[in-house]
Amino acid sequence: MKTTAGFDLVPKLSCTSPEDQKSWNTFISQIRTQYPSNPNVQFKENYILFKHFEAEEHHPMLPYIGHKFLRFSSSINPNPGDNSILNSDFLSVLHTVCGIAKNIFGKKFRWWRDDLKEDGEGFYGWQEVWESWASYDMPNDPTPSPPPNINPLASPLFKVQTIPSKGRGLIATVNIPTGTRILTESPLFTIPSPPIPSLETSISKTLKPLSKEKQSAYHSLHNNYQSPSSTSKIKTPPLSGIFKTNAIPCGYNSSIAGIYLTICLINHSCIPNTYHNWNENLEQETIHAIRPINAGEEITISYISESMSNPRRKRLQECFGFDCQCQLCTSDPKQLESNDERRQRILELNESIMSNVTASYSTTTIDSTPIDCLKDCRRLIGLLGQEYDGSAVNFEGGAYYDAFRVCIRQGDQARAKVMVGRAYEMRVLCEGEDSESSRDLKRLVMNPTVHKMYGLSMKWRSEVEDVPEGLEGEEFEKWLWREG
Ligand SMILES: C[S@@+](CC[C@H](N)C(=O)[O-])C[C@H]1O[C@@H](n2cnc3c(N)ncnc32)[C@H](O)[C@@H]1O
Repeated sequence: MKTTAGFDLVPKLSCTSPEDQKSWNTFISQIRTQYPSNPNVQFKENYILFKHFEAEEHHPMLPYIGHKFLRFSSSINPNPGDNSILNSDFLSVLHTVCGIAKNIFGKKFRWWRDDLKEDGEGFYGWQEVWESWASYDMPNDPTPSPPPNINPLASPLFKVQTIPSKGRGLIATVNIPTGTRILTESPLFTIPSPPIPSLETSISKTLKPLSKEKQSAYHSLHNNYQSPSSTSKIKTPPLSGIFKTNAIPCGYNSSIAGIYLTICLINHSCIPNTYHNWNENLEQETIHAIRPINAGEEITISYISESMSNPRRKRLQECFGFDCQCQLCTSDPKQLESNDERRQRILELNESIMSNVTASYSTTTIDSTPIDCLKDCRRLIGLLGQEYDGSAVNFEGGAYYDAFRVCIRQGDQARAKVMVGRAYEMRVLCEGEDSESSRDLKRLVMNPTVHKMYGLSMKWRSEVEDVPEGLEGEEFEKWLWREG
């Protein structure tokens, strides 16, 4: 005999409560981990569908957006007969989903089964439950989590949307080619990173003269530090929590950090598809696509420079308070291991190149290794392309710049010009032509000899006109890298 059973969340989750969002994201992420490859648990665009034989009018679903959820339920056969294989499989799924939900939502979790009085009845009426189910599949949920005060810069390139396990994020609304400047944004405010005890006071003083709208826009940003962390029992005060979650340094290693109303909605990825940069000339933060981004794809940046998975996770947890759910970090352990191996080789090559290039600034260094150093640069560029899904232009540009320094130190202007030309093109893709480092590189493209390493040795002497004509593809590369 069939019956209906399931659970309700009472009260329903709020669309403006970051805590509710966070619990729901944790719930969805645990369901994902639990069912990486069960054909009956299907991850659709807007919800997870649990297919099973006993379901009559609908298969149970879990939406990715928590505040849409009222009930998870289905008809079941508590005494399975002939169809026992499929049915008992679903009973085990139901048991697992309920166990995870109970654990995360505590008192909000209300189990019921309509043939058992002691388990009570569902809390919500069926009419509203059906309406909530119908809302799961509504495209472009118009009321995800952005509180009303936030007004992300209107852009035809992206929209703000709730992303499973990450809160809000930016989604491309059109195909975006590499090098597109997706955003430039002035900070809401900047402050020098003060010592932690005075952070709350500094932010409070900075916010005071701002308009009410700007102050509430600040408060509407995500705060990942609402409860004490596992490592420290002390609760982070609210203004500091928002700052720690969102602040971006104004430039590499800068002690000044800025808050942005739109850029701070961009989530982190360990294989990001955009590059963020503080443009000193514009006094704005810019976001550029570093590989083609398809419409519907999430726009991501990297919050950190750590490359290996363990230090990466540790840093993201310690400094930003979250467990990374990006494509790389949620890939299977074997995949992650092979990425780590490649990243380890990248780090080693990079270190070796850096120590050679840095040492060769000195006139007294006997430079016996420039050819090896060039080889390492080429190898590094190859590995970077593989590791970062073709999106390593920022790092590749660095490798071309190192190769430029090797060549110019030896007086080889022809190769130096090609190398720095490529470094420049890549910098422009990441930062645009108007950034300070793009301009510095352009000066070197115009005249490589202005670099201070020029002429420390003249072993490979050549003029810029000596770039051979008529060589193409691999032939040209062989000449460029002095191979063969
Ligand atoms: C600067 S905010 C980004 C916008 C945020 N998602 C929101 O809803 O406003 C940073 C927070 O987003 C979430 N987040 C960003 N990247 C993430 C990732 N790769 N995995 C999981 N959560 C992420 C974390 O809660 C993090 O503290």
